[in-house]
Amino acid sequence: MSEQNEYRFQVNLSGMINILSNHLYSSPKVYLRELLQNATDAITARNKLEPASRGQVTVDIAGSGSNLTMTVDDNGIGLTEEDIHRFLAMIGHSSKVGEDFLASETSFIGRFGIGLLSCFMVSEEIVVLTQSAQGGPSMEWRGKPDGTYTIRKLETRLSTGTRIYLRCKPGCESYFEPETVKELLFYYGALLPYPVILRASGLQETVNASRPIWIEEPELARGSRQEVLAFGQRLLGERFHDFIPLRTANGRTGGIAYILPRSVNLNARRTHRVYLKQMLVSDQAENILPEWAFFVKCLVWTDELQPTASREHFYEDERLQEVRSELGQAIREELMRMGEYEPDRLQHMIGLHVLSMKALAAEDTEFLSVIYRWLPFESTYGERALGELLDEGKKLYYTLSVDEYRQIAHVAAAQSQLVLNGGYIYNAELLEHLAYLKPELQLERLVPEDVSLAFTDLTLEEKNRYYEAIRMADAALQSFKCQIQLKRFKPAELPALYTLSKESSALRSIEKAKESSPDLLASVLGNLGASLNEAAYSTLYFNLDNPMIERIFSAAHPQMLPAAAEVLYTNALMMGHYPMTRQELSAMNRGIIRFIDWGLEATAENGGTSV
Ligand SMILES: Nc1ncnc2c1ncn2[C@@H]1O[C@H](COP(=O)(O)OP(=O)(O)OP(=O)(O)O)[C@@H](O)[C@H]1O
Repeated sequence: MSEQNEYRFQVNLSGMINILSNHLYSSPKVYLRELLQNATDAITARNKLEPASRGQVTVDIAGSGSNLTMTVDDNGIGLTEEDIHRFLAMIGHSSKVGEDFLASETSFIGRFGIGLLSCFMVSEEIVVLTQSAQGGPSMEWRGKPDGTYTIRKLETRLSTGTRIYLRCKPGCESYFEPETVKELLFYYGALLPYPVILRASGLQETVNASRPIWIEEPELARGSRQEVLAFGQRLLGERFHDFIPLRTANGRTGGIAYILPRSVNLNARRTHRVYLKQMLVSDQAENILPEWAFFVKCLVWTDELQPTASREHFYEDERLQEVRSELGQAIREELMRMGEYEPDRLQHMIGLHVLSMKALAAEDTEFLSVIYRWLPFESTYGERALGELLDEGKKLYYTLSVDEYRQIAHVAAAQSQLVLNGGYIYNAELLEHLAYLKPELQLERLVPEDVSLAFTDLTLEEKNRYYEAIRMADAALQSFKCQIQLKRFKPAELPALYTLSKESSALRSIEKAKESSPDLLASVLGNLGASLNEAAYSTLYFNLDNPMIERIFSAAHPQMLPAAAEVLYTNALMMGHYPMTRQELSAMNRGIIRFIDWGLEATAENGGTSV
């Protein structure tokens, strides 16, 4: 048997840095986030050892050109010589997970053991000077992107903590620019519970001086309205007018949901800014709130979720699901509370984000039953809040589709029927839920045929008088699978009303599809159409109260009446927004040409004078 040798994997560090910078981190600026995170973790760890210790981080920018440097000092736990060998010099090894460190794994932000490498995106060398809280000599570690490093004991003893020293790489000067650094430190560390100090150009400033108290208890935000709104504007760059405090039952996740001051597209990405252990980890977190909450932009702080290595997202685990649903619940409860105690505030919010509110109400019947009165609907009484429409004290009908609504809205309106357009997104669903939840509201689905029930029949004498004309018009529309009825109805200005039963609607779709289908499919569609029975006939109601109809039917002219029936039929289709088949289009054109011809003939007979 041949000898088997065992080797160790070698890591090509510069290749790895390349992967991190091009594929993991969104921008080199995240090096500051990683440094701040490490400092935060080190301060947390020292606090566990020495509860009285008070953390502080100082960032110092000095020099210029090829001597532009940055030092990041913390008074955290520091590193012993052994720690340096185990954690700094070993990529992918972190002191923050497992039993090796002083605290449970959830106390720290870091866990992958790669964050420090991000500094190589802006510096050719990382120098770490450190003194462990556990004693031992002060140490220096120098690492290079080619994977080499040196370690040495320092002769002088430093104070407890760690200093990271970076020399700006040519081309990266903008990441060392004091204003940029200040902005980034605030961006990542605005909520940190210890001072983050920036020293540059002879000036010193505490970047996170205005850390608000309601971070600890979001409910307190209600009493500091202006401060909360100003904080949101500074952090999220938008002027808000309203917000909802968020908190999970265990208190480990909290936040502020700012109500967006403008309507948003349903498909827009909904990203929120999330702080983990008070450090910003993501301003692109999409999965922290339920889908329907697209009318808010949130600041969320948590210490219970697991970030991915890029820090820009959270693992979709059970806890995240619970947090998401609890934050959603907090928003829902606040809206319901507004419904009872601050209806004007709710109405304003619904006015801005009606689709979102309807989406939420369609998903949650309890929410629906609290806010339904403020939801607006298009109706035959105009665009009104449902509550106002209910106060009319009439039976409320609703249609399932926009087409149905268009067909009957004007007829129903003329008959003083109150009809709601259920065709737009969520409307019919909401009205159906409501009809079930609150039978006392008298909500009923209306089908176009029902409107015709209110039409007045002809008298016996009229039926006899118009018998021949009705037969002619009916015969003219046979080939369109449309039957005619002569009635009297309001409004008198409407000459004809076209109604479709479910079957006739299916038949129309089949006929239209056949026109643009290959032969085989067309014949299958043909068979399908043939299987639909008599009920597949649509109905065209002619209104004898309309003077034009009265004239056409009284004249009962054997050529003019069928042509008029065809033109009125196609006109009714257009009013109902039905796509026309080729046969119907040519019938319309044929009809118009005939009327023009007749008009011209009449003009010629009158010696060319009539118009
Ligand atoms: N300021 C610091 N004070 C004390 N120890 C530090 C400091 N910065 C880095 N370290 C040590 O170096 C190790 C590696 O740091 P690095 O940022 O690469 O990874 P991490 O923070 O453990 O994990 P992640 O990749 O998730 O950030 C840490 O686990 C920690 O032990």
